[in-house]
Amino acid sequence: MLLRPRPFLLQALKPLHSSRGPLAVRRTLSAHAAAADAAPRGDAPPPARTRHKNSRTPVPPRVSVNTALFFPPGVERDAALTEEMVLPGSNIVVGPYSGDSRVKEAEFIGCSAHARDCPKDDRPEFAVLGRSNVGKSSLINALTRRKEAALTSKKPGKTQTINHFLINKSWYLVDLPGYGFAAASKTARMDWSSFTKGYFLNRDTLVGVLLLVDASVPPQKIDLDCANWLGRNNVGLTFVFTKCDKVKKGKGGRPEENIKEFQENIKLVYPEPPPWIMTSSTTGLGRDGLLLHMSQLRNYWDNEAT
Ligand SMILES: Nc1nc2c(ncn2[C@@H]2O[C@H](COP(=O)(O)OP(=O)(O)OP(=O)(O)O)[C@@H](O)[C@H]2O)c(=O)[nH]1
Ligand SMILES: [Mg+2]
Repeated sequence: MLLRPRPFLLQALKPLHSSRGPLAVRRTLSAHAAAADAAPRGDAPPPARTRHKNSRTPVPPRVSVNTALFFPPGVERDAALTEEMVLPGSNIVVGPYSGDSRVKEAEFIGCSAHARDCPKDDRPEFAVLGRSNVGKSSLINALTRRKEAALTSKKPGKTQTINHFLINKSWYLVDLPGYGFAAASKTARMDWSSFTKGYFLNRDTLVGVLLLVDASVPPQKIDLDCANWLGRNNVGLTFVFTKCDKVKKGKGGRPEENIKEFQENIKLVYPEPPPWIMTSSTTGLGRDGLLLHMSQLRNYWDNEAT
């Protein structure tokens, strides 16, 4: 099997140096920018807001955060940017590798108890990772627009194996068991650690990890630890904030506040900002943007392989 470069390696705890100063460009995503449609590339579908007059996909909530942008492959860090080049509700710049991001077919291929049992072809894949109940399976259903491609449950611990979904016969979305399920037995927790970590360290076709973080609660140490572990092991990640539709009363109840606080913590670990995007599987928020982002990472990966 070919060993391919991962499209964006974000190394934790290793400062990056540049003659031009800090690589991360800071800018404020104004309410206007956050709500702006991304400029689609190739034959990607236009954002939902303009696609259907009566689309039920909402415009991302207005965020006003100091955002350090994520520059995908093919975009220079000092490139002249317009707000339309940033995906709504995210820090992700859309670059020249983005392309057709539509999911036309989604097929469940099988479940594996060990990393060594996973499909052995050369197709690129994205792993969906996060705490139990964060919404991993729901996100897969939202991205594929299938109600029950992946089984979901109110009870944590529903997904117990590595589940491969083949998209458009060309790439995989992988549903993983959640971590941090307090009620799981010690043995089950140990198993999670060994088999899932084995998967991350040995899966050459892994383009990136979608690390899901529940935006309806304040930052959790276990998520920060997980991000740190992935960074130290050179596994590229995208933070996907889930449940952005949920607003609870009181302090720590607003997704925007929780996301901002989470990012403050991440800055301490990642000198260069990882990509992040706000989503809701309930409303469809962020779905098209996330698919477009995945298309640019995938196309770059494919391109590098040939
Ligand atoms: N309001 C809201 N609820 C959500 C969202 N995503 C998931 N949920 C709910 O959260 C619960 C857990 O969702 P799952 O998709 O099963 O979570 P999971 O991460 O796959 O859980 P495990 O497989 O147990 O690790 C379900 O009751 C979902 O309906 C969301 O975006 N908004
Ligand atoms: Mg699940």
